[in-house]
Amino acid sequence: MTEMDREADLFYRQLPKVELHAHLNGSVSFETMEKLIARKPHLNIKHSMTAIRNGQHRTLDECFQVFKVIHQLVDSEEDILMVAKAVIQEFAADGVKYLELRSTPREETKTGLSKRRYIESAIEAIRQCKQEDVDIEVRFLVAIDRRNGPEVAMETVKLAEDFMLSSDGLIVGLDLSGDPTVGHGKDLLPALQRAKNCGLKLALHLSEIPSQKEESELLLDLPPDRIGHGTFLHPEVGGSDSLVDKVCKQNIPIELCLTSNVKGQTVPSYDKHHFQYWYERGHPCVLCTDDKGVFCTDLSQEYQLAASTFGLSQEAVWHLSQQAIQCSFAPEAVKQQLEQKWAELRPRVLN
Ligand SMILES: CC(C)=CCNc1ncnc2c1ncn2[C@@H]1O[C@H](COP(=O)(O)O)[C@@H](O)[C@H]1O
Ligand SMILES: [Zn+2]
Repeated sequence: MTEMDREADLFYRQLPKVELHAHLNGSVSFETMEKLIARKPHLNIKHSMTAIRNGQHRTLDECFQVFKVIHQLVDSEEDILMVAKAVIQEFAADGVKYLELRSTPREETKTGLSKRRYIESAIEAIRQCKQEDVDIEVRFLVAIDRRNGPEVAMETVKLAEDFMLSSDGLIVGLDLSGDPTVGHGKDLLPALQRAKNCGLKLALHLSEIPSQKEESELLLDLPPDRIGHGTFLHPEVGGSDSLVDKVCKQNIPIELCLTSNVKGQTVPSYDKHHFQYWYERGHPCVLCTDDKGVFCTDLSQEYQLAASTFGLSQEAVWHLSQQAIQCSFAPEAVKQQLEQKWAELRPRVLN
């Protein structure tokens, strides 16, 4: 590494950052994965089965197989607590000041613990990190796996509602994710509508693959509070002007995950990433990791990658990270504290 590279690297690490799109079980680091593998040697899982290294690519289907392997390793209260604490600490060490973590409570038959306990374990991890003065604000989104259909989705929404009222504001919203080739968003509308009506914010994976125009139209009418990926919304890639109009008129921020999309092959290369399309329009764009463990990345790297690919100045990068504060689901008071933090750090980080 040259002196200039080292300086650039330091800038991205010191840059205060906001992470809004991180799946808990996709964010497990190499070190934590080693511990989990050692705890469950009988599963005979190799680390190569849980991560996609640089230069490697996988089909979307193969990527979703990876989560099945990780879920075998993370299936007890103890595992969830350990994994969530480690993930929060790692984001903090990477300079993330505000994190929205999302995770799917699984069926009790698959984990041996109820969905309620699953969420409680994640909340406990957030509480413990706070107690230990880890320098990061964390909130949680309860995730719906679209594969499990409308009844499970509704059950998850009801659970999230309960927690929203009882978790001291730690649960702020709902995520819709899972294999985009399975199921149809229209079946989940009642659950999502109910979530919205009771004050849960919605972060929905949208148009992650081509040919989901009809579904995206329906979901955009809710409307969601943020969009995950939105890879195929614009007409150049088979989306439509109508979809773009809906996103722009309602000013819905988009969570963009460069490495995830390139490694998952929904985007052919970094320079073809749809970041450029939305960023040029001045639309609110938030850089995120998606699954930092699976895709072997971190948020500093994602910022550096966007800057080098699209020629962003340090000033522009700063603005991008600051803009993410307003896209978060944090209450106003927390947003103000974060703005304050950015203002304090600015003279030290930007030169
Ligand atoms: C396959 C690929 C390119 C992944 C990136 N794009 C994704 N698209 C949709 N859902 C996802 C993605 N990454 C993670 N998830 C969801 O997050 C889960 C893992 O985290 P958790 O168990 O909810 O804590 C996965 O089972 C899946 O439901
Ligand atoms: Zn995602």
